[in-house]
Amino acid sequence: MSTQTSAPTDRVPHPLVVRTVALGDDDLTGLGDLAGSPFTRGPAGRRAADAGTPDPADLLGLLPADAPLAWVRRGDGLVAWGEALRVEVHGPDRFAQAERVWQEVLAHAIVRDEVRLPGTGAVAFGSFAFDEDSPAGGVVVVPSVVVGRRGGRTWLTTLTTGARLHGAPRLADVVGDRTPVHDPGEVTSTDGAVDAAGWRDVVARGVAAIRAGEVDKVVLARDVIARTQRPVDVRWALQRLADDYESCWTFSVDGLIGATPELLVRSEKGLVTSRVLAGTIRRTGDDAADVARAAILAHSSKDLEEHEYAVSSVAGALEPFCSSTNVPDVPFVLHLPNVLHLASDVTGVLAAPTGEQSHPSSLALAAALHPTAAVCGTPTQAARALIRRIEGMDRGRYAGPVGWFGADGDGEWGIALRSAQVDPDDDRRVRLFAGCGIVAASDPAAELAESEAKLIPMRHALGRGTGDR
Ligand SMILES: C=C(O[C@H]1C=CC=C(C(=O)O)[C@@H]1O)C(=O)O
Repeated sequence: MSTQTSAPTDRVPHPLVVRTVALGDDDLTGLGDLAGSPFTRGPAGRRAADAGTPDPADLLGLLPADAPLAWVRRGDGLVAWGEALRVEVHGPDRFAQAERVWQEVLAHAIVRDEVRLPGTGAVAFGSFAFDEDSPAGGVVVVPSVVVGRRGGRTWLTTLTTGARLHGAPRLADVVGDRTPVHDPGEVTSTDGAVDAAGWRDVVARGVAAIRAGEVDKVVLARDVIARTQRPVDVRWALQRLADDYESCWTFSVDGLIGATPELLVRSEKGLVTSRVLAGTIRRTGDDAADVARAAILAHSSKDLEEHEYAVSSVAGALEPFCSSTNVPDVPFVLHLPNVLHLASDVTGVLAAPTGEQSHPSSLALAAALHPTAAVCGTPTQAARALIRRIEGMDRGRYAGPVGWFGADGDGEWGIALRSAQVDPDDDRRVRLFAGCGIVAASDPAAELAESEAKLIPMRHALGRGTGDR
């Protein structure tokens, strides 16, 4: 069942009936017999050696071609499909609207959860626009089937709007027909809203605004358009992203796909974590040279300044919700196949704000944190206004929160970086995005090169070859 509404709380169907059961290896390996199981047809030929042997660790291999949902890292996470409920939200209030709908659904939910881990029981996926005025708004999808894995335990959740609790679900019954994963064929790329030379000018205007004192830092982004020969099979891209960027969170929600290295917020049993990134250097492909570049990055005053703004914005936004926070004094260098980033893991212990009984949900925290200085700038309002004035495009849901949350409000929200939006009206057209933090010392040509490096993961994910990562 599917519901779309801009006045969400009126039309939520209920009750939602939720059942979570544990899965054993037998449940998963049994799927190898299914005709057309993508388990045996991993993309890019990388699983060719396993042909015929389903890989029980491969959550992504369970996904259908149609509207797959995913939040996966190092083999753990959630994959889901089907729509028990879908709600679209808009405007500055979009996070609160989503939260209200979810609470209303939960108020009428019948839940039997035999596993009781984060991500079991009722869960919803969401993705929200960067800008409150964007027509992209936001979407919350309550899937009809979820398969999750964490620390070696695997589970299946079914969610229906049927009136009563049903028997224990079996994975083989809900997996349905699976078409083989297919590659997108030839991919051509064209300029997005602003071409490369034009974007250098945008960055130069950003630097001028900083030097004029309008902002301290601004994050400017660009898009490029990829055209594929065949309709995009999102599973193809997801599998390649998860294989190549295993320290990132590979996600798919409503046509927005990517592998983000940046965790906006994870909230679990009263503990909150945020992985803040800002400050980047390209990799060369030569390990020894990259070690030297990591040292350069760790000591670059321009990148450390850029990073400090991002950390302060996250620490400042979390503080009102926490009894204590831990903010590392110095960042570490996160190595990705395409770039090196300055990174800081900020943590906190949640506390109920004064006058309230419970601490905020992960989505409410994401709303409070968004937009951080890693994707907007400092000060926030002035940077947002500058982005609107000079960037020349609508970011859509790029650089907005993407992730999932559960019935207790716990969940994980990434920042939708290194991402792409499949055009809902044309499944051979994909918008790829990348952005860069700009400070007074930024050089437009270097930022353009950095944005190209950040586009590599999605370009490669859509391609067929092994090429650059
Ligand atoms: C805005 C993006 O990156 C942000 C996150 C990490 C590092 C960044 C940087 O070094 O510029 C950006 O602030 C993007 O990848 O699209």
